Amino acid sequence: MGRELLLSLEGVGRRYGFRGPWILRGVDLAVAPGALIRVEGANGTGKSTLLRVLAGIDAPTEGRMAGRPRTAYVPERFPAALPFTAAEYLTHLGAVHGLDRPAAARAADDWLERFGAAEYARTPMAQLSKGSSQKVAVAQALLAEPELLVLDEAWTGLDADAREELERVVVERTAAGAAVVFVDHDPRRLAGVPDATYAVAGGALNLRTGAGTSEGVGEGPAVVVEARGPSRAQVPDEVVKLAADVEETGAGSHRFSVPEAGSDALLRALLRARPPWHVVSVGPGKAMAEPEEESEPEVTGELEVERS
Ligand SMILES: Nc1ncnc2c1ncn2[C@@H]1O[C@H](COP(=O)(O)OP(=O)(O)OP(=O)(O)O)[C@@H](O)[C@H]1O
Repeated sequence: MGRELLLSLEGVGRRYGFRGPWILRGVDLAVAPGALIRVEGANGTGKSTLLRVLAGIDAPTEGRMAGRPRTAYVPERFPAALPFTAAEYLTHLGAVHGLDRPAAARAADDWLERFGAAEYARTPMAQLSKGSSQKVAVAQALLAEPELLVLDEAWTGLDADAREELERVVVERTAAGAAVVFVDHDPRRLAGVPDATYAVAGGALNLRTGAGTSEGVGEGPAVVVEARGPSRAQVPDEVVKLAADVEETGAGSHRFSVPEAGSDALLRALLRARPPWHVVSVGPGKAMAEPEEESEPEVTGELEVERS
C-alpha cells in the first residue's frame, strides 16, 4: 500500500509576539504514516512549541504546513481542574470526536481501565492526583484513534504500569499506521524504537539518529518516492546522494528508491529544495538487493507543498 505524508512542515518558524525572539526557524519535517519520531533538546529550546505547531494548537508564524491528519495531543500541562468526572469528560470528548454517546462512554471506560484508572472514573477531575489526572490526559488523546499522536512529556507522573502501557499503545498506534511524535526527558523511553530522533537547538530542528544519518542509511527495505519537480529543475544534490536509484518517469517526474532509513531525509530534501518538489506518493519498494526488479509504487494522491 502506498503512503501519503500525513503532515509536513516546510521552513516553519515560530515566535511569540511581533518582536519576540524566534523560537523556531527554518524547520522542515516530513511525518509519514507509521513514523515514530522523538524530539529532544535542552530546556526552553522550543520542543513544546514545535509539538504545539504539529498538533495544530499553535500556528506557525512563517513557513508552510501541509496535511491535516486527525490529531490528538497530550500537553505538557493538562488542565486537570475541570468541572467533570473523568468518565464524563472523556465521554464528552469522545462525542466531540464523532462517537455516539454509548460508544464514547465505552471507549472512556476502556482507556481508563487500560491505564489502571477505572476506579477513578466517577471522581471529579479536580480531586484526582497528578498521576491519575495524567492518565485522563493520555486517555483523552487515545479515544478517537488519532492518525497523528503528539505526546509532550506524556509519561511524566504515570506509575510504572501506566508508563509501560503507554509505550505499548504508541507501538500499537504506529503499527496501525498512525504517526507518533513525542518528547520525553527519559532517554530510555522507547529506546531504539523511534524511526528518527531530532534535536531542537538554536531554533533549528536537527536530525540526530535515524533517517539520513550514517547509522541509519543503507539499512532496511526500500521505499519508493514519486515526486514532481519544477520544470527543467535538476534533482537536488542531496536527494541524489540519499537515493539508491533515480529514474525519470515523465516530464519533471521522478521515482526515487531509497533505503527505508533514509526516506525521511530524502523527503525533507525534496521539500527543502528551492523551488520545492511536489511529493506525489511514498510507497514500499523491493529489497535494495534486487534493483533490476522495479516495483510499481501505488500512487495514492498528491501532496502539494504550498509556497508563500
Ligand atoms: N506562550 C508563550 N509566550 C511567550 N513565550 C513562550 C510561550 N511559550 C513558550 N515560550 C518561550 O519559548 C521558548 C521555548 O519554550 P518551549 O516550552 O517550547 O521549550 P521546551 O524545549 O519545551 O522547554 P522545556 O524542556 O523546559 O519544557 C521559551 O523561551 C519560552 O519561554
